[in-house]
Amino acid sequence: SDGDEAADGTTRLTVNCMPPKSAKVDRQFFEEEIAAFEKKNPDIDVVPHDAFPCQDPKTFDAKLAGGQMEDVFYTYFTDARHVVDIKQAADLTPYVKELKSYGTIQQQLRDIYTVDGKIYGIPRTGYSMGLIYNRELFEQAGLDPDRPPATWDEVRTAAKKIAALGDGVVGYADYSAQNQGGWHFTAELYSQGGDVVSADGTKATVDTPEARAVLQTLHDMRWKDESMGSKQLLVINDAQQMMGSGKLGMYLAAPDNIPILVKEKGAKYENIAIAPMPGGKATLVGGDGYMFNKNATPEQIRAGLKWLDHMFLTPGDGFLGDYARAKQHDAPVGLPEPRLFTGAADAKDQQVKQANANVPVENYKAFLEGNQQLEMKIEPPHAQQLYSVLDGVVSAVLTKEDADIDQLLQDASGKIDGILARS
Ligand SMILES: OC[C@H]1O[C@H](O[C@H]2O[C@H](CO)[C@@H](O)[C@H](O)[C@H]2O)[C@H](O)[C@@H](O)[C@@H]1O
Repeated sequence: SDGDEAADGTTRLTVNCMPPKSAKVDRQFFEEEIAAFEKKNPDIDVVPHDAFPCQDPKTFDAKLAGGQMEDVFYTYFTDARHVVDIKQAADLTPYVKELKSYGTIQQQLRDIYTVDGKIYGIPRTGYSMGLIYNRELFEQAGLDPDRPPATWDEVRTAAKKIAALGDGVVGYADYSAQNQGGWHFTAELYSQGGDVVSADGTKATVDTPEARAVLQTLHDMRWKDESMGSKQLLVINDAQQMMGSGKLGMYLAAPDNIPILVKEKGAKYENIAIAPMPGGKATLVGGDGYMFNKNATPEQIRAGLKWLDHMFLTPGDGFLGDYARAKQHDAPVGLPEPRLFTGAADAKDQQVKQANANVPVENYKAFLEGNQQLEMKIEPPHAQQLYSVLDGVVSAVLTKEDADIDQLLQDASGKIDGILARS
């Protein structure tokens, strides 16, 4: 940790995941919260580092191993056990009892950061994936925006019609780099009842008809229908940019993309809707939280927990929960997001949220209703390593017309078996 106890007794705390300058509204909210927190806690000096996305799976382990990680750092749910396994996490168990709000967080989220009975992290948000689409483009393409595609065949048909609008409009976009291709491939496979590893977590299950079907659909959309555009190796920011500028019909995403599309990428939220995952079987669920550097001092851990309490764990307040401020800045409030809190804390959060809701909730109705029929399926073990392997498969299919899908899946299956065997 590069945070020190200064001679004047101030605890210096490095934290990451500050929104970058380009995310103007969120950056302003974050800076306001730092000022408010430091005013309340004059003995704590918060040193924020910005990043988007907040975690880069490609550099994460090296940053930890090299001692470069912040005192309080952002993690995906998929990282929790891994960070503990590689002995880079501080044990928060003795301190968490001082954090009253910890008990208000949903138990299943707390469990994600509890390893062998010890607490190593604080959950922040959860998500389930759906299909974000542009209602205006649907109308222009002669599609009914109130009846979004429910199957992958329907996605394919809709994408073709949207791409036929021309003028650089892409029907359906998908990621294929920075582990994001593997992540979406997993979601697409889940949506049709498949999986990437066996139920006991020992064997790959990607050399299967279900996985071949996912890739064949992507291949045909890309090369036969030409509905996925020619630019590939896309990452989150690319699809958001395309959707925000009105050049994309559909992409897979969680509802937390909607504020980004509106606040940063120029979309109008009446145009942006979200449907349940096509396929009808399951939707991938994930989320994030914070862990502490293994070298953090007790003072830094205490200060960091106070920081998280202020930023994320005060219902109806803080960086994400100050819905009144969000509304004043015309940022969307009332999105269909899974709940973080339980009991009275949840009631308070929901009450403040509803009082400030400003989004067209009918645009999210299909997602909310459809989700009730879907299995909520968590990400696989060793997710980031698997996603890295699967990135290679998806990127090959989207960049080479003659990609050999059978061979790609056979090779990926072998590599995944190796990862699972070594763990
Ligand atoms: O919109 C949902 C979330 O999407 C991103 O997180 C996910 O991205 C990873 C791909 O690198 C994936 O491996 C991970 O497990 C996911 O949770 C995004 O970074 C999050 O901010 C966002 O909530």
